[in-house]
Amino acid sequence: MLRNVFSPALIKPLTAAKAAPMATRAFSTGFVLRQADAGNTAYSHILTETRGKVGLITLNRPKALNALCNDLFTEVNDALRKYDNDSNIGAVVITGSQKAFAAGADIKEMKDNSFIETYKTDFLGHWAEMTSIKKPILAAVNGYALGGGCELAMMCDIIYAGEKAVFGQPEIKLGVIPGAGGTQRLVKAVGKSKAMEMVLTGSVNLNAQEALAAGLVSKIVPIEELVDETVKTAELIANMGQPSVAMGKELINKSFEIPLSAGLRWERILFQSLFGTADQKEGMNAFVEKRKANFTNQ
Ligand SMILES: CCC/C=C/C(=O)SCCNC(=O)CCNC(=O)[C@H](O)C(C)(C)COP(=O)([O-])OP(=O)([O-])OC[C@H]1O[C@@H](n2cnc3c(N)ncnc32)[C@H](O)[C@@H]1OP(=O)([O-])[O-]
Repeated sequence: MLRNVFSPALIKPLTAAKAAPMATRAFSTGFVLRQADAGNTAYSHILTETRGKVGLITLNRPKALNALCNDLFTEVNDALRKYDNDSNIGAVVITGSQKAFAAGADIKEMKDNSFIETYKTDFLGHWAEMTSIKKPILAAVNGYALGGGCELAMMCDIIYAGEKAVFGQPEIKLGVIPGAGGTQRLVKAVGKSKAMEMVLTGSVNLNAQEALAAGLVSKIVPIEELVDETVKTAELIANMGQPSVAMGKELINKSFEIPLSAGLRWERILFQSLFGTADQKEGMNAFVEKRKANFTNQ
């Protein structure tokens, strides 16, 4: 059943919610989910809901194609932190609309910024907070994932693409360059030549098929099924032993930053450490006893 992750009371039957003053979103279940109230903080630019053990964050600035204004990203980080601290949640999915995952950082908001201002305040530095989230984050990308939108997707751990997804880094056309990983994570995902082409022309985008072929995304899904399919994978992950999941995520991300020998050593130590968990006993005994493992995250 749909419920608000932070406040089950926020779910109201469709008819009752029609009159609600807050922005609402209708689901086919006949329930309406009011914008999330995380710890009494109402979000303005995102919606959150819980599906089983999965937290779902929907970027919700349709008039601006989910342009990532400062407040929107602050809300995303806030919701992610709350999901990370919620023991009932094992993974998070971030999605946008069918037209746009996100059309980039908010150009209108930043166009008059000065260098001194952006440097002093480490403009957009807070975006990177999401990379410290321990639980896996999956991106379900329909439509445009441009500039900061593509970078947001790449800060997630797994990307599924809808059939009409478009990935691009058009910042150069605005007189700037990517500022949240577009020159770094993109290279690792698609290789140097393609990344150069995308970043330096700003005009070469990847469609879903190209993104799949390049390794930027791991699956293409029909548009209507994208969120459900991504949540399904997130649920699969959320039902694994969470210490193993967190360590697996940490190690794969570390592989981008440390030499192979250090990564292999770190991996072996964490692998060995898992023999101190109940989940390891349960997982291996379940295999031997030919039954499904029931992990307790201990
Ligand atoms: C992390 C640091 C580095 C990152 C830097 C960046 O990401 S730089 C950014 C890199 N990204 C880009 O350069 C992509 C910029 N966007 C586009 O090129 C086009 O919007 C499109 C091709 C995505 C869709 O074309 P379409 O004809 O289907 O739709 P439409 O164009 O009519 O848009 C509808 C409304 O949304 C508005 N809006 C859209 N995007 C933004 C935005 N980023 N910002 C603000 N607003 C934005 C648009 O102004 C319009 O509002 P209006 O006028 O109704 O008040």
